[in-house]
Amino acid sequence: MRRALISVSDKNGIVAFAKELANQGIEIISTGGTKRALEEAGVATVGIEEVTGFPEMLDGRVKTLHPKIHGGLLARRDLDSHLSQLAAHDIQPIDFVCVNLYPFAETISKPDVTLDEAIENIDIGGPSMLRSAAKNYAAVTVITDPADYDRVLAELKAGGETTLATRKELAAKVFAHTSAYDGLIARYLGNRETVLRYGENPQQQASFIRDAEAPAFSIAAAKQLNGKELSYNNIRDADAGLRMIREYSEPTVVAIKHMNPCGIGTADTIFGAFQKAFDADPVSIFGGIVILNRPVDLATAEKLSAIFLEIIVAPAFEPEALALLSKKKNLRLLQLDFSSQNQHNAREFVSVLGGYLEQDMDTTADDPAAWQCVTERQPTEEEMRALAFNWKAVKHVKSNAIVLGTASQTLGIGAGQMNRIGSLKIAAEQAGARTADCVLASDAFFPMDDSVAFAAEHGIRAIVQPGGSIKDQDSIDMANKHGIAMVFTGVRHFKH
Ligand SMILES: NC(=O)c1ncn([C@@H]2O[C@H](COP(=O)(O)O)[C@@H](O)[C@H]2O)c1NC=O
Repeated sequence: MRRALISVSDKNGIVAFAKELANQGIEIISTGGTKRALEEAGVATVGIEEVTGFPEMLDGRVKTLHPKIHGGLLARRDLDSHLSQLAAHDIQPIDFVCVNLYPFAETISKPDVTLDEAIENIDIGGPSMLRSAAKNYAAVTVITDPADYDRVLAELKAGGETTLATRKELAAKVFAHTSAYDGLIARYLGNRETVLRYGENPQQQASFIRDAEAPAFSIAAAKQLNGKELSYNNIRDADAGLRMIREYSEPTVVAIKHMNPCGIGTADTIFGAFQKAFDADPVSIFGGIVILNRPVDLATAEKLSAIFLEIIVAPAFEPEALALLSKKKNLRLLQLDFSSQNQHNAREFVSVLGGYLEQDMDTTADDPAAWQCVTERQPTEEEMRALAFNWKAVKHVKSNAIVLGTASQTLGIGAGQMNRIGSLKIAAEQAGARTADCVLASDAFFPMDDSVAFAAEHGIRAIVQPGGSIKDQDSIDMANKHGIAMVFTGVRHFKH
């Protein structure tokens, strides 16, 4: 006789499923609460104690953890040695396992949950049975998702048994589930998961999950010195800013809005760098995030405190600067170790409907010495410095991305437009009369020469772009016609 072990926390649909298994002549073994639910509904079951010869004990911590259960699940049916060992120990094979786990996620999402309550909701026996059954999918059908009840019944009714392909698929589902279940427990116990007030919008729930070993230069490792708790958008914006600032080793300030830079400035002092980042776009910085790669002194703090900002991130705050900025109760001040800013070579992930994508971070070190000048006129040294500065910036702007700027300051940033000249027009409008002082950086090639023509009309003297369009020659001819120096980097920096 075939046997099914049923032990479920979520009892939805279990009665109908068990009834149908019984109709197929399958004997049902079940644990305490499951047995009560099934028997109240008139489904006869064998209690787990009758199988193990042991009572459920330790408040349910030990019910199914027994060789009579795991032997019955793990024995290979194609090996005589396994079958004879089962017989020698009076163990019956178990052919179906239907288990869903203690609701750990639901438990920890309760606002008043205690650690004891959370710990009691870590299921041990359930995942053990699921994993034993899944390992032996050659013979055992394992069901952890009530959504699979109908599918299993349909196969049993049609052919008397489940197919190997289905059992394998269900086994894979089990390992994905137990791995996610354990991951959540690890993050909870490691204090790595912070439930946020909300996500991108108030109607979205969200949490921040830190890596077990978050690098020192990361938003996950930032020390908050002042202000309200970080929001979902704060975390993403600050992260975007950290990725930007690590491009620059000189005293530099990056101002960020909605994950794009709105101003980047470099100078001999951090005060001067902030002034340049601010002047780049004194309007957009309002409500933004400012990242400084040198300690904040009092003079800079005075400038910073004169505007409304969400967050300031820096390697340190001098005591008077901290005292001044801390007067703003809501202003989030984050301190980070910038000395390790270049030690990142992480993978990154984004979710899509039905899965996720994984890739290396775009940490290519751009080497202007390897760039190729494709025009008659070579860039001057000053132009070359400006091209290098703005190329670092454009890499962090949402595509299609255009950055206009000098060797120490961005002056116009065009982000996220669906055509390249659209981004250029926005950047030029921002730079205004200063467009003629700028060089131009484009994150990807020009599909046609219209952007170069527009640049020429606005007095731009030098351009950096990856090259690689079939119409590159049109852009080169247009640049030559107007005496523009243009270099190709051979590297594209899309950012979607
Ligand atoms: N301790 C054990 O041996 C054990 N065996 C099964 N469970 C879990 O107990 C729950 C079902 O319990 P009940 O049938 O008593 O309502 C299931 O979520 C199952 O995963 C166990 N509980 C926790 O580890």
